[in-house]
Amino acid sequence: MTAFEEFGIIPELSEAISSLNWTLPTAVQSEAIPAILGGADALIAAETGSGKTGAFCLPIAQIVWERRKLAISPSKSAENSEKSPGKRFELNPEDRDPHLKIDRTGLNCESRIPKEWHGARAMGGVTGGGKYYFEVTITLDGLCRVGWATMAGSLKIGTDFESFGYGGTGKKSYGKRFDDYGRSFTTGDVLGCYLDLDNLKMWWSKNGNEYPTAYTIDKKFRDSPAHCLFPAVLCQNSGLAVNFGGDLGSAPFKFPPKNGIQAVAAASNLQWWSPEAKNTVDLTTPLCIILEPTRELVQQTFQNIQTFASVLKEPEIRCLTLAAGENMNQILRSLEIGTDIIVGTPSRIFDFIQTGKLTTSCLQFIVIDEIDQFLGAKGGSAHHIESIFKALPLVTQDGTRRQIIACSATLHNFEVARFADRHMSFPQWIDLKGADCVSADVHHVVCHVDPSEDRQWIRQKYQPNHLEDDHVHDQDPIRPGTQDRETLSLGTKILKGIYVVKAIQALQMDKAIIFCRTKQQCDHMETFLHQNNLTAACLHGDRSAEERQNSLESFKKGEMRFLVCTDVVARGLDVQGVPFVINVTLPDEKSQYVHRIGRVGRAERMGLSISLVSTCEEKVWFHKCRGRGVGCTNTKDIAQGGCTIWFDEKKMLGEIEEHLGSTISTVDSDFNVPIDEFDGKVVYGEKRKGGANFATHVFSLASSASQLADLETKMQLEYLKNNRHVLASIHAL
Ligand SMILES: Nc1ncnc2c1ncn2[C@@H]1O[C@H](COP(=O)(O)OP(=O)(O)OP(=O)(O)O)[C@@H](O)[C@H]1O
Repeated sequence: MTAFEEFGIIPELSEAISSLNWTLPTAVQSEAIPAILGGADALIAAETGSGKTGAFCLPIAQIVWERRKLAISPSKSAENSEKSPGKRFELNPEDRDPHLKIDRTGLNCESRIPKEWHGARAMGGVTGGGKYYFEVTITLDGLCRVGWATMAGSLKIGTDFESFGYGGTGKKSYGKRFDDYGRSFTTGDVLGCYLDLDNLKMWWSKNGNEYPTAYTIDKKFRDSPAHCLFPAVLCQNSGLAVNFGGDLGSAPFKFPPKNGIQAVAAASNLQWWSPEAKNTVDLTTPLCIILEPTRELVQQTFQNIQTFASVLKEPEIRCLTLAAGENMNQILRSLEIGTDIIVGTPSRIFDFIQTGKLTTSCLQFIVIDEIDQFLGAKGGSAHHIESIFKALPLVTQDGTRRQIIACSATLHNFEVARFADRHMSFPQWIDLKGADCVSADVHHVVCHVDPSEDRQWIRQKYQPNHLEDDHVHDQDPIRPGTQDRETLSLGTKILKGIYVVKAIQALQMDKAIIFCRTKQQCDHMETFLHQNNLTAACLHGDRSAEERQNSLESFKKGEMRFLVCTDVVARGLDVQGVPFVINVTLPDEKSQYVHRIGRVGRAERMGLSISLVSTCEEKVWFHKCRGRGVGCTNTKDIAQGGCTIWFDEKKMLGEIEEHLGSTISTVDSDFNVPIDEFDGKVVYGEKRKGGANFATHVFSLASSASQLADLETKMQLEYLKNNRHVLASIHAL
């Protein structure tokens, strides 16, 4: 049995796992795989390079395959339904407000959205006569109402003449009339909901204390099946656990009803909610969509899932990518034939859903990788994500609950929590550190760039081969040797070029990812590196899909030593064994720093990131113009209607340090990195020598485990020696 099988992965996937040389699951994989296989919605937070992609790709490939297998094998499906113990009486996932979350048991629900009511009815209702009871325990404080409603009634029970409610403020409600009734209730309280169809009465209890009749109900509720009453609940920022009783594995009631009143689930005249034909299994529409922020990540994750899917046979799992720049006809053909897993960007996927080219009726998984980037204010596509969710049916075509998985190395923020409240059901946090943090395999330092101290930029400015600046100073008076703000800003930019080459030489970098702030700066840096006889490829949003692909490939193959890029590849990109990152400018967003430097120190290999931080403010482009910078020469400040801002890197560094809760070490411009301060000698790009890693971990534990076993044996023998009388009495028995 492989280590992955112990976490629930099927042996069929072993071949693919070993082809990647993965011997043990990483920490995040050991937590996430069983959770996803178990059906949980999951929020996966773990450091960059910790194996989050495998943590969702492996279980998804497995579940999608198992479901497809079951669907195409009629004998198995029949066998399954024969074994089914009968319909389960629980809250109905198809008869609820979208934001009322129901868990896997169907007996717990919650809505964490303030100021909005969200309700649900049960799977079955009662009519014709009899006396019925169900119980509700308040699990999460907030507002709630419990009671009964017909199928024609509102889910906001008590607001029409087809539903009845009893609310936490101690009010009963019917036909929008709210009258004092019983006592108020809160977390931990148990409410009993009574319906006597023989005598046409309805009442409630709190913690076993029955209140008087609340309503004498119309006889239509007894005599007309169209007015059959279903148990119903309603929440506002609150949570409930329901117990309908019956013999389908329910826990006993906390306050069992007396006088011949029976559990509603045990009623002999139950009327079940009847879905329209749900039996046709559509084998062409996808079961899973994985959302990625960039084309590069779409490709990377696709390759990951494809590695696992490709070893699964009968049926084969069909994976497809959906990102800009792809062959439309080919995609449409694949969709027509049928697909199981789609990896794409939100804008492209939404476009396909909206134009009816992509059907989502069978969708059982949505994975949102790098979710905080989508939801963030800058360059986010929160509206696409929301639109995708709005376009989805409440449950999948075969009635299965949809699973949502979100992950990132920087998951701890308000927008993600809000998203989880709105769209995820009882999400399980898989969070190994509890805060955004940097992997121990990433060393990161800053080098301050001070053009008033280090004046070599002045000489360089008049040489032909200096790093071309971004031309924001073209209309500024530049007076080298002065402390003018504009002069120092220009000096910083030239000096940074000098420092990049110095760092490459000092640390003998044979490979590095170099982050620049803008596309224009990337182009200039690429040219500058070529001028210094260094091979470099460039990757940013203005390059064509083909150019981007070629740049990445040539960097991966080692044909180009340096990859110069914007934040477009700050996240997720996994190139094995890259030893160095250089941040020519800090990112505009503090969380982006964690992602950028996380391009190194992956899969147990050590990495170093150097950030060049200007001691003075830098004037930089900040295009608000229509063309987003294309042909723009408006170098005025944004406050004066222009397209530039003053970027304070020292302030940003402070924000990053505060976010990470630590001070980042500094190096001088000779780039003498204090390797010895970081746990002894390391070789960047290689595995930490003698350090703990996934494989060595087992061996290091082995000797302690064997010592413990020896101690245990010694202790037991000692005990028996000192307690001979115990042995004697055991023998006597
Ligand atoms: N169980 C494992 N054993 C060894 N290597 C692994 C294992 N799981 C993943 N890896 C490798 O670790 C590297 C990083 O994995 P991955 O790209 O999934 O990281 P991540 O956590 O998603 O990082 P990021 O936050 O930067 O996106 C990859 O090269 C991957 O092949």
